Amino acid sequence: MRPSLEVTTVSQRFGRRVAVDRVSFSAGPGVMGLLGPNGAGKSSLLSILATHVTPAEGSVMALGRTAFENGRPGSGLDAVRRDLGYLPQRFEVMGWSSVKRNVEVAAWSQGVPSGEVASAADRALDAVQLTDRARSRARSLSGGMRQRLGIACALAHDPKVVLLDEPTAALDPVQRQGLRDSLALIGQSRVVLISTHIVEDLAHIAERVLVMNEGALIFDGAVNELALHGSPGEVSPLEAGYRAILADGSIAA
Ligand SMILES: Nc1ncnc2c1ncn2[C@@H]1O[C@H](COP(=O)(O)OP(=O)(O)OP(=O)(O)O)[C@@H](O)[C@H]1O
Repeated sequence: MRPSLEVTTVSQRFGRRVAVDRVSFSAGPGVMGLLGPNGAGKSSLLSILATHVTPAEGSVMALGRTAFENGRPGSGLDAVRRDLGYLPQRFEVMGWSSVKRNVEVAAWSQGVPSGEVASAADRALDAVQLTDRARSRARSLSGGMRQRLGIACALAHDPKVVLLDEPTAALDPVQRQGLRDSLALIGQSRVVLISTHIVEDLAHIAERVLVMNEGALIFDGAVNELALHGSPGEVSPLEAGYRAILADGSIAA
């Protein structure tokens, strides 16, 4: 089945605070960016899509199966979970274990049969271009390599929907470029949703971008389209477009 994700009027609240406000979009294979300032609701939305949290209202379907329906767990929740890869904003690695062992454990914990975990780990490490560090201890990796290890762990069971929460935060430009290349490859056959507040990261890897502000989706369109919203100035067209959309707060493509 063609990888797909369908989100319909999903909301989440913390007490009286609306963290996610009736967000709807659908996606097929490819890399999609989720942009927004601090507190916009990106992580809250991703944790719902990752099925860690049940939304207060709304429905989520992935690969034709229902994860949530009208704010309740759906009949396909377990099946959706098996086909999801999620890298949260903060994650732990087993520092004294090898890079490959970390990915094998992730594969095993996601239900990959023990006889297949080694080859699953090899595949995932290859996808993030970390094969040459497979035998290194995880604690010896640089920040960018550690992020790639986290992504390899999320990919270990070959999920068709991949959710990455700020995978490029705190990386230097060279590490960021390496990670962008890996993500572009991964997105060829999967739905990949990447949250970030670094606008330029999306310019090279994402075809489409969603912008959230104060819980609501205020833009859903092509990266090039976002760039058209800004006026020429000191920042890049994409950054200018993003700022204009945030300032207006109501434009939807
Ligand atoms: N566990 C929680 N309890 C109460 N409020 C929360 C909780 N988690 C998030 N919030 C609130 O929900 C809103 C959205 O937060 P969220 O972390 O989803 O935003 P974000 O866009 O991911 O931000 P950042 O870029 O800083 O990670 C914020 O107002 C935040 O304070």
